[in-house]
Amino acid sequence: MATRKATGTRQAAIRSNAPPRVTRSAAASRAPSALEPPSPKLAPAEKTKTAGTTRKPLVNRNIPDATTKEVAKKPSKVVKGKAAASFKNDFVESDSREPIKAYLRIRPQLDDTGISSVPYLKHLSSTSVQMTDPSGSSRSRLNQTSQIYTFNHVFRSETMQSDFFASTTLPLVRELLSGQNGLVFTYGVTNSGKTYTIQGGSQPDTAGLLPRTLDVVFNSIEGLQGDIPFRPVRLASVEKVAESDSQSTLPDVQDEKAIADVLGELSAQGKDSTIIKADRNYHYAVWISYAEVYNEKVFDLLSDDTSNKDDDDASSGTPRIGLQRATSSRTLPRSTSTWQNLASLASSSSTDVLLVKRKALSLKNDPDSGGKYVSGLRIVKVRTTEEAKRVFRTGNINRRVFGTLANAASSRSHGVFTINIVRVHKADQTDVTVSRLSIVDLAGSERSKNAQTTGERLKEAGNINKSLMVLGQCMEALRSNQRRLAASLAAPGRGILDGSNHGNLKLAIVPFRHSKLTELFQDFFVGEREGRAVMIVNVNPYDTGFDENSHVMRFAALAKEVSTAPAVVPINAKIKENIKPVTKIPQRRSVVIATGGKGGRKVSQAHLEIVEEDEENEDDNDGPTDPLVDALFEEIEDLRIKLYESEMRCAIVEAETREEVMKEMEERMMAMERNFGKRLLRAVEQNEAKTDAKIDLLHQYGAFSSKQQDDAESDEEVSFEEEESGEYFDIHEGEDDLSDENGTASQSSATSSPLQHKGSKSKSAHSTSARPSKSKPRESSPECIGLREDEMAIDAVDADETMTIGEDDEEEEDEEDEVASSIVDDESSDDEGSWLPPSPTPEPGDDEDELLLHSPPAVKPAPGKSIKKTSNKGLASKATQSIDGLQNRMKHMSLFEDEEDEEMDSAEEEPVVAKKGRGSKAIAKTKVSGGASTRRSTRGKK
Ligand SMILES: Nc1ncnc2c1ncn2[C@@H]1O[C@H](COP(=O)(O)OP(=O)(O)OP(=O)(O)O)[C@@H](O)[C@H]1O
Repeated sequence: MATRKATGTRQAAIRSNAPPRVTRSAAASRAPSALEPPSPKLAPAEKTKTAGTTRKPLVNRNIPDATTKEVAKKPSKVVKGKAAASFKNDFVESDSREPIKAYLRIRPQLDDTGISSVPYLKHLSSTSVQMTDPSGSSRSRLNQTSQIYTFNHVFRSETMQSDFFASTTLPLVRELLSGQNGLVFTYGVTNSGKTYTIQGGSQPDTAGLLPRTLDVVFNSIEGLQGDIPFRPVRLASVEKVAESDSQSTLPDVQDEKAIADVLGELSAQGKDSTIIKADRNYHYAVWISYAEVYNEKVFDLLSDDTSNKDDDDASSGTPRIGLQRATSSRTLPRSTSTWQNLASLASSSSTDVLLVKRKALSLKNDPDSGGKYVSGLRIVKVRTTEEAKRVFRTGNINRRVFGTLANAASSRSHGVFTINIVRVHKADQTDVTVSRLSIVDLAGSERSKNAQTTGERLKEAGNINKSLMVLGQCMEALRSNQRRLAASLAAPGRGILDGSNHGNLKLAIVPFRHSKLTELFQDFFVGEREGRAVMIVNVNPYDTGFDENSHVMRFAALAKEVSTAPAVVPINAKIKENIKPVTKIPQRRSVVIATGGKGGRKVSQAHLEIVEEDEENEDDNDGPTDPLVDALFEEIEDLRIKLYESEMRCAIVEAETREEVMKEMEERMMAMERNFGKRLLRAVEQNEAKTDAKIDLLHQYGAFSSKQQDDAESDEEVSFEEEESGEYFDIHEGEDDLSDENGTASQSSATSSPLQHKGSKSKSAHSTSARPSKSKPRESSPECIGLREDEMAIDAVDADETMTIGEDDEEEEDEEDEVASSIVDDESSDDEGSWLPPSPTPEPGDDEDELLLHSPPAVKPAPGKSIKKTSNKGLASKATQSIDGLQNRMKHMSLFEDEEDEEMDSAEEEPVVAKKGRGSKAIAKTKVSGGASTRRSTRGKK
C-alpha cells in the first residue's frame, strides 16, 4: 500500500509540474519514505546505481576519509552496507512484488527421439508433475528416484500454441501496451522445444509466442500509430529522431528468398487475431531490436554492413556485421549483406575461407533506470506485423545456429528479441512513456558429454552452461536475500525498519556480472519497478537427459520463489535531445570455424573476427573515475570469471568421476554376486556328492550286516570314519552308564514291546543314521551297522538333550517312529540270530525324504554323550524295508507276552507322546527310556 500511494503521488506531481517529465531517475532520487532508513546523502546518479545492484559488487572495504568525497560520486564504490540497505529499500517499498511465474511445457514425443517410448514425467495435476528416473540407477536410488515439482501451470504436450500464448504471454502484452515492461524466457535442455515455443513450427496455426505477440500488438494499435518523433534509447528514455535516420529503418533485405531458404517459410504459421483494448488517447510506435549472447559476448543480429567503410575503419566503432570471402573481401561491394553471403555460401561449392566480421557490443549502465543496456544495439521501427516478422527472420540468419548431435538445429546462443512501445499522448507531446517486452530464447543447457561437442562447440557449450549456471546462482542468491529481508522485517526490534541496523544486514552478493545474460536482465530481478518476468520451462520427457531435466526442474522451483516488482503505473520516459555516439578503439580477435564435412555437406570455414569495445566507458554519465581502481575491479572480475569457469569444470569432472565410480562399484557388486552364486552352487554340489558318498558307504556296509550284528553285541563303541570328508559317523554306544546301572540288562531288547520301541522312536533312528565318533576309522566299521534295542533306548534319552530337528513336525516324528521301531525290531530279531540284510536300494515311497531333511547338525556333539543326527537315505531305506519282515518275526517271540504289563504301560503313554507337542516330548521320552531300562534288566535276567 505504501508503494502504491507513494507512486501515485509521484505520478500526480509529475503531471502537475510537467514539463519536464520526471523519469525513473527522479523516482530513484525521491525523498526517503517512512520505511527507508536514513542514508547518506547521495547524488541522484549515485542513488540510482545503488538501487540497481552495484556495478562493482565486491567493494566492501574501508574507504579513506580523504577519498570519500570523490568515491561517493561513483556508484562502483558503494559499500556493502549501502547495497544491502538499497536492496532492502527496494524490497520494503515494493510490497507489490510478486514471484516469477513459472510454466512447464511438456514436449510431445516425436520421431526424432525414439530412445525411450515411456516418458519419465507424469502429469499429476494442472500444477504439478512427477519425475521418475527411468534408469532406476543405483545412484538415483540413493537419492530419490521420484520427485514432484510444482509450477504455476503445467501444459500438456497436446497444448495448442494459441492456448499456450493466451495463458502465458498475453497478459504481458497487455501490460506492454499500457506502458509496463516484461520478460519472457524459455529454459530447458537442448531439444526440449524452447525454439518451437518462441518461434513456432512450420505448420498452420503453430506460430510461437513471438510472432503472436507481434500480431496482437499490431492488431491492438491499429489506427493508433502516429508520427512519433521519438526513438527509445537505453532502457527508459527516448530521443528525438528524424524519420530518415538510417539506424531506424529496416535492414536492407535484398534477397528474401535466400532467407526463406535458410529459415524455412514461417508465413504458413498463420496469424493470431487477438485484440487488446489499448488506450486510444495515445499514439503508439513499435521498435524492435534483436541481440544474441554468444560465447559471453553480445552481438547485434539486426546490424548489417551497409554502413561499412573499410576494414581499417573498424575503429570508427560503427556497428557492423558481414560475411565476405577472404580472398576478395576488399573488392566486394560494401553493401554485401550477411544473408546474401550466407545464401551464396549455401549455393556455392567453393571451399574458400570466409571472413566473418561482427562487433561485440558492450553492456552499459543506464543512469536513468539503474539497469544495463546494450550499447550500440540497433533498434528499428516497424509499422506492420509483416515487417516485424521479416526483421526477426533476417536477424535469425545471423544467429549462431549449428547442428549438434542432441538437436539438429540447436540454438547455440541466447536470442533476445525486444519489442519496444513508445507511447505519446495525443494532447500532450511531452507525455511519453516507453515500455519493452523481451522474449528470450535461451540456448539449451546440455552436458558436452551428451552432445559430443568438441573444440569450438565445446567452448560454446561451456559458455552456455556457464550463463545458465550463473542464472541459477543469481536466483538462489536473490531468494536467500529476499528471505533474510523478510525474516528481518518480520522480527520486531531488529533495527531494520528504523534504519538503525540496516548496514549490518549481510546479504549475499548476487553474481549478475558473472554472465552477460544475467547482467543484461538484472534489473528485472532487483529493479524497483522493472516489470513482470515469466519463465517457461520446456521439458522433453522422452529425452535421455534425465539428470539435466532434473536440474532444470530444480532451477524452476528456485526461480518461482524469486520476486520481481512490476510497475504499478507507467513511468514516463526521459526525453533526451541528443545522445552522442561513443567512439572507441575496439579490440580484435579471430577464430576459425569449420562447418560441414559430413553426409555430403559442403566443407566451409569461416574466419570470425570479433571486434570488442573495452568496457571502461560503460558509464557515460559517471563522474571522474580512478583508472587504477577500475583496472583492479576488472582484474577481480576476470579472476572471478576464471574461478567460476574452473568451478564449473571441477563440477563436471566430479560428476563424471562419481558416475564412473558408481559404474565400477556396480560392476564389482555384480561380479561378487556372480562369484557367490557359483560358490553356492559348488557347495550344493559338494554337499550332494558327500551325501551320495555316505549313502554309498552305507549301502556297502549293509552288505556286511551279519558281521555288524556280531560286533554290536559286543557292546563296544563302534564307529566308522568317512575318509573323504573327514567326518565321523559311528553308531555311538552311550549306554555304558546305563548298563552299569542296570547290571547286565543290556541284552533285554528282546523283551521290549513294539510300543516301547516306538517310544524311543526317531531318536534312535537318527542316532543310527549319523553319530560322530573319533574312535574307529572307516576300515573297521562294516560291522557297526546293527544296533541293539537298549542302545536305541539310551540314545533316545541322550538325544532328548541335543536333538533339535524333527520335533516340529509331528507327522514326521510318527513316520520316524516307525522307522526307529523297525530298526529296533530288526535288532531284536537279530538277537535271535535271524538278521536279514536290508535291501540295498530303497523303494519308492519310503521315508527317505523325511530322513534326508535332517541334515547333519552344525555342532559336533561331545564324544560319547550327545548325538549327531545325519540324514541317510540308505540307512532309512534299509531300516524301513526290513520293518515288516522283522516285526513279523518278533510277533512270535514269547518275550512279548512276558512283559505284557510293561507294554501296556508304555502303550498308555505312547499316544501322549505321539500327540503332545514339543514341550511334552522330554517327559514322554524319559518314560520310554525308563521302559528301555526295564527291558535291559529283563534281558539281563534272561
Ligand atoms: N510442442 C511441440 N509440438 C511439436 N513439435 C515440437 C514441440 N516442441 C518441440 N517440437 C519439435 O522438437 C524439435 C526440437 O525443438 P526445439 O528446436 O524447439 O528445441 P530447443 O529446446 O530449442 O533446442 P535448442 O536449445 O538446442 O535450440 C523441433 O523439431 C521442434 O519442431
